[in-house]
Amino acid sequence: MRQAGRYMKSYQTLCEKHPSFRERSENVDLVVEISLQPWKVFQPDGVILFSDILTPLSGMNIPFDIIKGKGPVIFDPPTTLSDVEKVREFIPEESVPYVGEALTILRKEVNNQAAVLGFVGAPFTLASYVVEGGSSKNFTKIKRLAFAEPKVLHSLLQIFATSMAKYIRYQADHGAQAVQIFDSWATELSPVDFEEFSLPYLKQIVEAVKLTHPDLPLFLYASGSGGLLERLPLTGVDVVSLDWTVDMADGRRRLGPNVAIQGNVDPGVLFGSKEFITNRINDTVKKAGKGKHILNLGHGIKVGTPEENVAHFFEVAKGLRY
Ligand SMILES: Cc1c2[nH]c(c1CCC(=O)O)Cc1[nH]c(c(CCC(=O)O)c1C)Cc1[nH]c(c(CCC(=O)O)c1C)Cc1[nH]c(c(C)c1CCC(=O)O)C2
Repeated sequence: MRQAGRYMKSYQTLCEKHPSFRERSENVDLVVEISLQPWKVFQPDGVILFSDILTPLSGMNIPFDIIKGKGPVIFDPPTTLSDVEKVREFIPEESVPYVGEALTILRKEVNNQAAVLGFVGAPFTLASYVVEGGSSKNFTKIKRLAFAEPKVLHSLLQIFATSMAKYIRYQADHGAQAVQIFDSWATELSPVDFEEFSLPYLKQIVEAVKLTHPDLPLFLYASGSGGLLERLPLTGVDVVSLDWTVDMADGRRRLGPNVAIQGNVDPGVLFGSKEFITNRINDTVKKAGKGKHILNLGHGIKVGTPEENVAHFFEVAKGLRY
């Protein structure tokens, strides 16, 4: 689940002093402070690096910003082969040294009381933001590229795949103990197109990382993943993160007993009563079956969620015995 963020008063206060998202996510001290905010209050089992899937873009020669009230903006979206040729392969140690430094500090601060978690964007999801110029409702630009000029999209996807494999290794080498790949928009694709524009690149990333970091657990999240569920483990990831639109019992049945599943309580449930939250947690855990389940929300915590309900989620979760 997204931990830090606007539902926390301490984060809102910090945002008043540091209104720029780029600053908050690129200054080592701020990254460490924000990453630790939820940990200090709720003591979860994992501490997520405060960053964004788009953070690598400026180092790849794709200028961007994340603007309050508007979300991500890509200033000069690449659409032609010559634009794509200007995209540089990512060199994390040169472009985002603050990420490595922050992860190393987080490991020390957390002192093995929780796992430090890294993340990256999947090639198709990154390409969607980049080609659309930001968030999108209809995904017309990325689909035009996919279906009218597939070679151009494939070369962009390849740069992202090579770059994100390197970025996962970099995060692991600096302290991340597990890394989640977010393919948030993969489910905008028909399964047959997922097999062409996402799956091969995810496989490539997983294979490349497993060669050098065979013990690093890799997670994969896609929003609204019901239509793609059986295809997600084909990437080779260790854990599939399930969103709440799939019933956990169906998810377990469709993925089989050997795939580890993370999820999948609807973040909206945290607006309900404490009793409602408890019941939903118990229902999810029961449906997940014995073992190979990491209890989590099915997506990030929503703005306006009462912090005491988040605390309740963690209290109930910690009291569970599988
Ligand atoms: C698609 C995506 C993005 N970013 C991310 C995804 C994949 C997860 C998903 O499917 O939601 C991942 C992400 N982004 C952020 C985290 C933080 C880590 C954590 O504390 O959990 C994580 C894990 C910080 C952030 N990244 C962003 C925020 C909210 C803006 C802010 O705090 O100023 C946070 C906390 C901004 C962002 N970043 C992105 C969008 C679409 C937005 C705008 C969303 C909004 O305005 O609600 C791109």
